[in-house]
Amino acid sequence: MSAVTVRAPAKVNLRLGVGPLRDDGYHDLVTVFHAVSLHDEVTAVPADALTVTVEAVPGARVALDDVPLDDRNLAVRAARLVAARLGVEPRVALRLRKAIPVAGGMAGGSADAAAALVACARLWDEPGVPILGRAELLDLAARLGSDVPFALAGGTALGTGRGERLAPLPAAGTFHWVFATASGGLSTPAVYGECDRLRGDAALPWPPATDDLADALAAGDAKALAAALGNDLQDAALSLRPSLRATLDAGTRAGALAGIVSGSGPTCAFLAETAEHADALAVALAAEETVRDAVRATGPVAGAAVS
Ligand SMILES: C[C@](O)(CO)[C@H](O)COP(=O)(O)OP(=O)(O)OC[C@H]1O[C@@H](n2ccc(N)nc2=O)[C@H](O)[C@@H]1O
Ligand SMILES: Nc1ncnc2c1ncn2[C@@H]1O[C@H](COP(=O)(O)OP(=O)(O)OP(=O)(O)O)[C@@H](O)[C@H]1O
Repeated sequence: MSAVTVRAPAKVNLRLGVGPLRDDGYHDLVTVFHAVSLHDEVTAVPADALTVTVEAVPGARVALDDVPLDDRNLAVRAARLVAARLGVEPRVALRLRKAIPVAGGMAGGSADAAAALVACARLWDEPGVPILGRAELLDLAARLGSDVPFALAGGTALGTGRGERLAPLPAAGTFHWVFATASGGLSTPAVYGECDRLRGDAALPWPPATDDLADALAAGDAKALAAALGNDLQDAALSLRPSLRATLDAGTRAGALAGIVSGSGPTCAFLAETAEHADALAVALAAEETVRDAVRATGPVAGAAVS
């Protein structure tokens, strides 16, 4: 095998219910993941040693300086994990091409990890080397991060546990989104910590219901989906980055069906009624001072796959 290129999608949490803090430092989640057509790409090339390079997809404005090029890089960790599991040396050059905002709440690092898992498993698929099945890849993915299994699975899915336990949710048609990115990321643990701080000792109604969301998805009804969106981390993201309020308000003024903070932020996700509506929304949002870039995308899309 000479080189393998895999694309993996960004995600938005259509509902992110955050439960109690667990003893292991994670929170129990009830979330609905939705994969959207904004992709990172990982190419795995045979090499003498494990190396990684990163560049932006042409036209994408991503903060490459914030991407680690050592063992903290999730794609590097994924390659090492696959090599260890297969009993081979991790001799691979990983080339990352990023379009997903860095530390933006859209699981860009997780997408790279999922893409690297698939690419390396394919690269090292040789006689005498064990074959990694879907279930095993999902298991390795969960070891790399809570969002990684979904980047592998794609589509729309209910996530429970710390987000790693997935059940696919049927969704009809295509939904149109605009993602308003921000300058500077937000740290995921810091946003969860702020959520805990804001909640204090308040009792949580747990677990939340997701039937309204599932019905809207099954019907392909964008207006019903807009009414069902929700993110328990939104107040925490707004508390750490108050300027996101201006971004959310701008989306509402520009006629979005709804706007929410994506995951742990600071990217904000806006739902549009049609492709034309999304185009107009993107133009309006791009003119806002608090918006770095307004990116169009549709969902759901497939998970990590060889391209
Ligand atoms: C905010 C989300 O993107 C929503 O899908 C995810 O929950 C974050 O997933 P992720 O970036 O893959 O996060 P991980 O690498 O697994 O965890 C990073 C840190 O986020 C916090 N974390 C993450 C997931 C979770 N269910 N509870 C948490 O409290 C923990 O402080 C953890 O140490
Ligand atoms: N391949 C990678 N791409 C981007 N960041 C990476 C990568 N590997 C490790 N990181 C580190 O992970 C941090 C979070 O990056 P990422 O882009 O995954 O954030 P995120 O989209 O907010 O994640 P999530 O939505 O899963 O919480 C970055 O600040 C960076 O230090």
